[in-house]
Amino acid sequence: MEPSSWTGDARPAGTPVAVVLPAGGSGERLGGATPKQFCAVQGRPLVSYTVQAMERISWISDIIVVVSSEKIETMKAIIEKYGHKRVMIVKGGITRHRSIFNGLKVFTENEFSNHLLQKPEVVIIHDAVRPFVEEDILSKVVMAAKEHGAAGAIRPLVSTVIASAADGCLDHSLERAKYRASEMPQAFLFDIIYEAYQQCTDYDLDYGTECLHLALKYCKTNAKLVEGTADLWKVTYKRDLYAAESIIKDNLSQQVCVITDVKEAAAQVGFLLHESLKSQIKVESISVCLSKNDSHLQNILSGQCYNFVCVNDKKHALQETQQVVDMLEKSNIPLLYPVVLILVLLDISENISFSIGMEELSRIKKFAREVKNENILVYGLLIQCKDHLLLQDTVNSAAALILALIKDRNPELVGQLLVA
Ligand SMILES: Nc1ccn([C@@H]2O[C@H](COP(=O)(O)OP(=O)(O)OP(=O)(O)O)[C@@H](O)[C@H]2O)c(=O)n1
Ligand SMILES: O=C(CO)[C@H](O)[C@H](O)COP(=O)(O)O
Repeated sequence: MEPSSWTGDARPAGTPVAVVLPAGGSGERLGGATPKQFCAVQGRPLVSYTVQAMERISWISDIIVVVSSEKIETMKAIIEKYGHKRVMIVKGGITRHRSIFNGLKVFTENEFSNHLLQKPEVVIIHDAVRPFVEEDILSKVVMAAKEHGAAGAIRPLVSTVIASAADGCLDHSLERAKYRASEMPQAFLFDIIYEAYQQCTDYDLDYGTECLHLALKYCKTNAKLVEGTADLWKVTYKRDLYAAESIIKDNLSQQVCVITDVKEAAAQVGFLLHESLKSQIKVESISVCLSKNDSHLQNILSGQCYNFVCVNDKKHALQETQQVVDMLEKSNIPLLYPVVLILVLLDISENISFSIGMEELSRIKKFAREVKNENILVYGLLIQCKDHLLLQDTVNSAAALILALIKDRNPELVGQLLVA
C-alpha cells in the first residue's frame, strides 16, 4: 500500500472505486410476489436505501445495480423517482454469482453496456438487501483489499454450525468461537475478482455462495477479514423487513423542527414545546419568516430532519402549514422519507372560546389527503387550555403526542385531529 494514496481520516482518496449491487434475486425465503429488494420500507423500495447508502460516498465513482430482466424498467423508475446518481443498471443471471459476474463485465465487455465504464482499481460487492452499510466499513474493506487483494466484513456466529450424517443424525459440530459469519460488503482488486470469475466453473457459478472463496481458489488470494457491525445483516425473512422498517423509523425520529408564529400566544407555546421536547429529541426552533426562506428549509431537510411542527394562531394555521408544504415542494429535493408535518391549533385564550367545526376538520382532512401523495404526512393537534396554570401540563401532553406521531409515522392517521 502506498501511504500517499490514503488520507489521514482513513478514506480511500485517489483510488478508483466502483460498487456492484446484486439485486437480481427472487427472495424465495421472504415469500410474496415482490422480490425483497423491491419491497417498500416507509414507502420506498429497499434497493433505493442501499443505492442511497453508496451514492452519498463521494469516493465511489460508479454504482452498478444488477436486476433481473423483468425488473429493469422498475429499477429505472426508482432511479428517476428518487433522483439517484452515478447508477447503471445491468441484467442479472440465474444465480447471485452470475449476477455479480454480469455486473463486473460492464467494465470490460462492450455487450454489457453502451459505453465501457472506466475499470476501477477496487470493486466493492454488496448485497442490495443490506441497506444499513456505513462509510466506515466500506473504507475499511477497500483499504484492506488494496493491501491484501480481497477483504470482507465478518460477524460472530449467532448459532453453532453442525453437520449431519446421511441418517440425519449429528455427525460433528464446529467450535463456534473459531468461525465467523461472512457478511457484506466485500472488496477486491478488480483484476483479482474478475480473473476468479472468468476461471471458475459452472458449478461454482450455480452453487457457490462466497466471493471471497473464489478469490482464494482461483487467485490464491487470502482475503483480509474485517469485523463489521450488527446492522450489516441481510434482509432474508419477512421479520427482517419489519426490523429494517423499525430501524429507519427510529433514525427518522431523532430530530424535529418547530416552526412558530411570532405572535405572543404561539411564541409562548412554541417555546414551552421546545423545552418539553428537547429532553427526548433534538429540536430546532425557527420562526415562520425563516421557514419561508427555501434554502433554510433545504438545509434542515438535508440535515436529515423530516419532522416539522407548525404552531400557529388558529385562524392562519392551515394557511401557514400550506406555505411550509409549498416550500417543501418548491425545494425540488426528492423526499426520500415521508415528512411528518404536525399542524398545531391553539386554543389558549382565556376570553375567546374557540370551537372547531366540521368544516374546519374537513378542510384539514382534505389538505392532508392531497399532500399525502407528495410523501408528506399531515396530522392536526389541538392544544386547548383555558387555565394558564395548567398550560405547562397541556404542552407536555402535546409533546408526548408529537413524539408518538413522529415515531409511528402512520399514514392511516393523516388528517386526524388529536387533542392535547
Ligand atoms: N440470481 C440472483 C440471486 C440473488 N441476487 C441478489 O443477491 C443478494 C443476496 O442474495 P439472497 O439474499 O439469497 O437473495 P435471493 O436469492 O433473492 O433470496 P432467496 O435465496 O431467499 O430466494 C440479493 O440482493 C439478491 O437480489 C442476484 O443478484 N441474482
Ligand atoms: O453473506 C454472503 C457471503 O458472501 C452472501 O451474501 C451470501 O453468501 C449470499 O448467499 P445466498 O444468496 O445463498 O443468501
